[in-house]
Amino acid sequence: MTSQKALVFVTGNANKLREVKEILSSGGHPIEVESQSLEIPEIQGTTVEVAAAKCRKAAELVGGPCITEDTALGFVALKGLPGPYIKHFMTEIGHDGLNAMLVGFPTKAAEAICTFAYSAGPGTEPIIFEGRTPGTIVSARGPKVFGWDAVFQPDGYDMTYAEMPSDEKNKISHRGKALEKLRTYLQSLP
Ligand SMILES: O=c1nc[nH]c2c1ncn2[C@H]1C[C@H](O)[C@@H](COP(=O)(O)OP(=O)(O)OP(=O)(O)O)O1
Ligand SMILES: [Mg+2]
Repeated sequence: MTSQKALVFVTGNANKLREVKEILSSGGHPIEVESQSLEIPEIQGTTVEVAAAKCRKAAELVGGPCITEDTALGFVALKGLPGPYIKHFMTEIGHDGLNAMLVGFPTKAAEAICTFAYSAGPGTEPIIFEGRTPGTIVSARGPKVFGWDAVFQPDGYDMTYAEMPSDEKNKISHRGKALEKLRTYLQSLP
């Protein structure tokens, strides 16, 4: 992006904002992010449908270009559910409840999915950037600061997301992977 204007990220989640700033401010071409905390109703549907609808609405409210992000946590044994509805499951049943949901199932495998959407402004169709990290649902370990981080152990690691230093999580996370794609796209804009 040649413009010096900061990228507007519409989110109500302070932890997401922190990670997005950490990731986009690093690397060869730092991207400045400013946030707007707006309450945007979320539809039901696939991760991409949910993310695109959120971004269309956000662009209308902001009145200009913006990004939004929707995070899903899908259980393999449950064919990808709770998926984009994980927020409500987290709020209602918490870390122990997420573990209890998988009792009796042969696999605790899960996938963290981050779907960024970029809109060039109201009425323009959002462009989607997705990152996925496979892992396993485990009993909570580490600080219970950010959502379901304490129960998600990425494949190849013996730490949960919550036990990892932030920069290590960012390197392999669903959000880090999606943001690398967004960064490449933004840098290709005239
Ligand atoms: O890296 C993460 N590690 C652990 N938990 C996470 C992560 N990223 C989002 N989360 C949680 C927050 C919310 O409970 C749900 C996603 O819901 P989601 O609608 O995308 O987030 P939100 O409503 O908090 O913020 P927003 O205003 O951007 O929609 O998963
Ligand atoms: Mg939300």
